[in-house]
Amino acid sequence: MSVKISAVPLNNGYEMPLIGFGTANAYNDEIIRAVGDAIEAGYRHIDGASFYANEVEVGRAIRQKMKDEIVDRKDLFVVSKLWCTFMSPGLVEPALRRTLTDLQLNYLDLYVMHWPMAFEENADMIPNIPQDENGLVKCKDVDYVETWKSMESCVRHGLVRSIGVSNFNSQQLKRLLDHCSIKPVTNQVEVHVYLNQKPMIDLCRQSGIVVTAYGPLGRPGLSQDPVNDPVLLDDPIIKEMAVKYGRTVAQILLRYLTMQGLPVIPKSSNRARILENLSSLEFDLAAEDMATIDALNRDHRYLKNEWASHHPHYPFHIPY
Ligand SMILES: NC(=O)C1=CN([C@@H]2O[C@H](COP(=O)(O)OP(=O)(O)OC[C@H]3O[C@@H](n4cnc5c(N)ncnc54)[C@H](OP(=O)(O)O)[C@@H]3O)[C@@H](O)[C@H]2O)C=CC1
Ligand SMILES: O=C1CO[C@H](CO)[C@@H](O)[C@@H]1O
Repeated sequence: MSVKISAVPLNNGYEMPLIGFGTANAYNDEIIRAVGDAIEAGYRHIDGASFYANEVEVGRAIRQKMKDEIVDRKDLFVVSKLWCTFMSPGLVEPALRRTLTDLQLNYLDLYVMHWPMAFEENADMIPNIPQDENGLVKCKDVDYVETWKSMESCVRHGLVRSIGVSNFNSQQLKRLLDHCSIKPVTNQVEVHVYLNQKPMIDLCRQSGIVVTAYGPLGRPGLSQDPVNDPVLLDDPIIKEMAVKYGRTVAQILLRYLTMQGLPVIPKSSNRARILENLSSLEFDLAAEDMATIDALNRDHRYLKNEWASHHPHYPFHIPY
């Protein structure tokens, strides 16, 4: 199968494919096979991170598909993220170089600051969550603006084409915009039908920043709070709409986002679902159905990482 994936323009002249492939929470042979299947299906945007502890395998899958002449490097949009333990300015470029070595690539299309929060470092450069005896993360006093300046140097050194941020709230984003030389191309945040992020999307549009949607399916099976988290895939209105369009619930959820021009990065290790998610681009939702889905917003955040809520730069104390 081959679906034509459109791309959204970035503020630096590059483009980001509208559907990307998430790579969190899958390891070893599973992620090698999944990334390979995704590239064969037609995905050209791969969303990774050193924190996902699988960049060697992601790189192996990409390399194999290039060797098999399924894809050229120039047609791929490869993303990685700077983990919170590498935010001291002197650690940024070494962390990026480690990612490039792991991926066996000589440049990234996009490097993203994973969170605005710095964590205590470790001598082995391991992207972990250092915790105290109460399970709270050990913070490090680093200003994300200083981290950003080192990320800008990585662009100048030709290691990465674009840089962006993730999990920044509106105040953090505005402060960064006031101090940066190179603007972030994206803010990658949780976006889905139950957290539609309209105010963040408006702010980013005004600033020439693309919002990339993580957790677009509501992170089924990955809940941090199974008692209180609603299951987005079970939403009755979306189920009805899936019947109306002859599509799956996941396809309606993804198309709702891509119809707004938001790149989405669903993760799946299952070949049929990898194809299902990509082919969500094959139909359009009517304006009245987009409005119906807009009304389902309940500002419900699935990924809260409450073990970091004492951090001075924890982003989720304000609505957006
Ligand atoms: N910047 C950040 O802080 C964050 C970034 N991310 C990025 O975003 C990506 C996606 O977010 P993620 O948290 O994984 O959540 P998603 O909303 O993409 O959900 C992933 C889960 O949905 C299941 N799934 C995938 N497709 C379907 C389908 N068609 N029908 C039913 N279930 C499906 C998958 O299971 P299966 O594999 O069995 O199909 C998987 O368990 C991550 O992989 C990562 O790359 C995610 C969280 C935070
Ligand atoms: O990208 C991510 C994947 O999930 C983690 C938690 O489960 C997050 O902390 C992280 O930001």
